[in-house]
Amino acid sequence: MSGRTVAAGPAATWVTSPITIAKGDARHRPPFRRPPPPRLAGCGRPCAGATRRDDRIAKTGGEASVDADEPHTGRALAHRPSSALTPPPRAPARAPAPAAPTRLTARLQRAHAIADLRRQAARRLPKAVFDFIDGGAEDERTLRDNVEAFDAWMLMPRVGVDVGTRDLSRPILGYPSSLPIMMAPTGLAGFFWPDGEVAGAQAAARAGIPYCLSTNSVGSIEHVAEGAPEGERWFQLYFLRDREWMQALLHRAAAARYRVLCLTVDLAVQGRRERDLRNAFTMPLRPRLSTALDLARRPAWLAGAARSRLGFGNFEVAGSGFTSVAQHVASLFDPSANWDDIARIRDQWHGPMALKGLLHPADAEKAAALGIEAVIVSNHGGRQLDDVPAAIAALPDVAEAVAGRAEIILDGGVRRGTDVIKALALGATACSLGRPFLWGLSAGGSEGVSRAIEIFRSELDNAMTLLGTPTLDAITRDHVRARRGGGW
Ligand SMILES: Cc1cc2nc3c(=O)[nH]c(=O)nc-3n(C[C@H](O)[C@H](O)[C@H](O)COP(=O)(O)O)c2cc1C
Repeated sequence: MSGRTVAAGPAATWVTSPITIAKGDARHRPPFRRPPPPRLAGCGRPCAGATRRDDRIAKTGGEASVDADEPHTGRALAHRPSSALTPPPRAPARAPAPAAPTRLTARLQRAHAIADLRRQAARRLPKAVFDFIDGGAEDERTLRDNVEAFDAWMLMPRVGVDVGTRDLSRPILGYPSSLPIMMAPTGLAGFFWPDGEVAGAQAAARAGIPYCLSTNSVGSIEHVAEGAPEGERWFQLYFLRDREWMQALLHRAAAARYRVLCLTVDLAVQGRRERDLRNAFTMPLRPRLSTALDLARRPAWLAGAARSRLGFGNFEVAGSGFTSVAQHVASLFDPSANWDDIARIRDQWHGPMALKGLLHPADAEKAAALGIEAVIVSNHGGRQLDDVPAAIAALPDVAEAVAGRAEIILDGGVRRGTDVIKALALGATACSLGRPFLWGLSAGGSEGVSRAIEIFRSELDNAMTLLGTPTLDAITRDHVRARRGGGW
């Protein structure tokens, strides 16, 4: 990355040069080619021990085990000594036995629901880091509602439908995706697992789903593009006070072949995240006597963090040291951005664009009127303004207002394949997931993210089969009923 220093200051004037993407310009969108159907073998794995969505984790008392957490050792579990004196009888030639799974793989395989990955993440991460991922703003009402509001909807299956083969794929903004889910932009992923952004992007590419890189990533735009050159990469942008720097980010993203721009508009300032305030959360963690014991019990995470170059990879902030995310946001982000600024970005980015952080149907309508191709119905995972509606609760009105003029992506609280189905039935094209993939990443790096994707694939396939909907297009409003006050 270029080594500029970003300083807080008055907004610079806009430069209006258009930003052309190296490949995949929206106005030259590639014709959609349906990818091969997703692998269906092994679907319907029973979710033994799957926990309920309101499952809570005791955030202390987790055990750390260094070797179990080391991602790259490839160490086999079993070692069979062979005797030099008694050679084994000659066996007919056969295919080599599959390698024994590493401890990490074995542990990830024991996760049958996203809640299991959350528990594993809690055991590996220091409390302050786990809380940064897990927490929300103030009383965390919206955080809880995001998840629990899915309970307000029930699924209504149909029978007699041929569900012998299923197709879980769907294009998102014109690009193929093997599943109707994508990885939401999440800052600091490289703090949770070494090179976490690349690990996440590689897992998304392997699975054939979109990956969105955050402005606040540890790995830079270019580093992640080099580390995960395959797959659909999106870039998420915040409004910065330094408009030149913001535009430089756009140019860098286009040059590095990020195909979709996701502009997040619900972070004029950072929400009051009280867990982070109480934990005095900074990146890197500031050593404190009160957290020494907790850190000592997380040696695997500590070793990974020690070998990482921690910082905000897309910025070079002079003297960053121990940075709180709130400080970073307060000094660099621009709370004065408005619809004119959004319209300028729309004009400049010559690729598909998504606006992230809308809840009000009138805002979604405005976005569609500006020619923005997707609205992401989101409250930032309950991390910004508390007491706003759950994403799934806001979805039906947004869908009605947009009326097919833009794609709708539901973001927040999705923990199950059935949640994805409910969102699709209520008008979403796809869902964007934050914490589920971060828990997978924190539990097992790229492999952990793959495990999370696999859980969603399996749950979605199982639910579609039982619901009588062999394709995503077959899922309609008629497949859900309101649990309370509805016509059940
Ligand atoms: C740790 C963390 C970091 C996040 N960082 C960003 C970010 O940099 N940019 C952004 O637009 N959203 C960010 N988000 C919000 C997510 O993109 C997404 O809206 C949210 O996680 C969805 O809710 P879910 O976690 O319940 O799936 C972050 C969320 C989390 C949990």
